[in-house]
Amino acid sequence: MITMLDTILETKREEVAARKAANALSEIEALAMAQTPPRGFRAALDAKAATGYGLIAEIKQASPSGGLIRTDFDPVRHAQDYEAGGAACLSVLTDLTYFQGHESYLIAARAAVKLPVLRKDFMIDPWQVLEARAIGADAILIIVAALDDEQMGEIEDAAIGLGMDVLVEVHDAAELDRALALKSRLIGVNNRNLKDFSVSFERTYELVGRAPEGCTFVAESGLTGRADLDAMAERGVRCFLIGEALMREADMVAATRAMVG
Ligand SMILES: O=P(O)(O)OC[C@@H](O)[C@@H](O)c1c[nH]c2ccccc12
Repeated sequence: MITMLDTILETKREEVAARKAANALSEIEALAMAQTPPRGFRAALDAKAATGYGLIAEIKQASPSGGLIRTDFDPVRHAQDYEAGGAACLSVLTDLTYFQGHESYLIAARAAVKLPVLRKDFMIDPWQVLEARAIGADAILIIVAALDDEQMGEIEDAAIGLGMDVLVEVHDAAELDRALALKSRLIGVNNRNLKDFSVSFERTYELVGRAPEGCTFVAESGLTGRADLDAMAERGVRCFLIGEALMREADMVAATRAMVG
């Protein structure tokens, strides 16, 4: 069965090949070196989670599961609203084909706030990590289901070499074991099934108990309100990645504050 993730990765391979052909490595390196230093992504999340909830607030215009989420899309305003509402970090979609994202959204959002920013995209090549740093990203995502162990290691090492944090995304216990063979101790559990888009918080509940001491554990996807977060907190989860539920709100400051304030 060909899954949505397979389809996305196929497109991503073509896209990355084209980008690599169009951009000289030396130029991307120069841009990366000229960037302001990475803002500590995991540290910001941990700091908020120590006394409340650590929120990674996502700037997302559209998604395969949600369609077009917001018509008055404005990454700068959304970034400022998330910061004002008490988010610890931002996540900005940069995939164009499936999420209507763009690198320019990340650049603009990061320049407008002090929060660390995750480049939310499908990493298949260490080259994309350098590109992420060149546009200012402070952290990248590794989706365990998308990569073999060697690829994950190379991508993670590229990020560590640039001083960036890595959010490692898993769906099940086998993927969690593979994630824990990496160096990063920032683990996200995606509650959304990438095959049929169904959401189950049981994924998080099952895996939180398996995460060793010293991990920052993030529940991702399908969280719609404060009650979801409080239920998760009862099981020991204090960090959350939320996009759609906040992006659909007219008043995103109030919505963010209601979620984590
Ligand atoms: O919008 P939601 O349901 O709050 O989910 C946010 C985030 O978890 C989701 O966008 C996501 C999780 N992992 C991903 C990987 C790629 C693209 C997107 C994602």
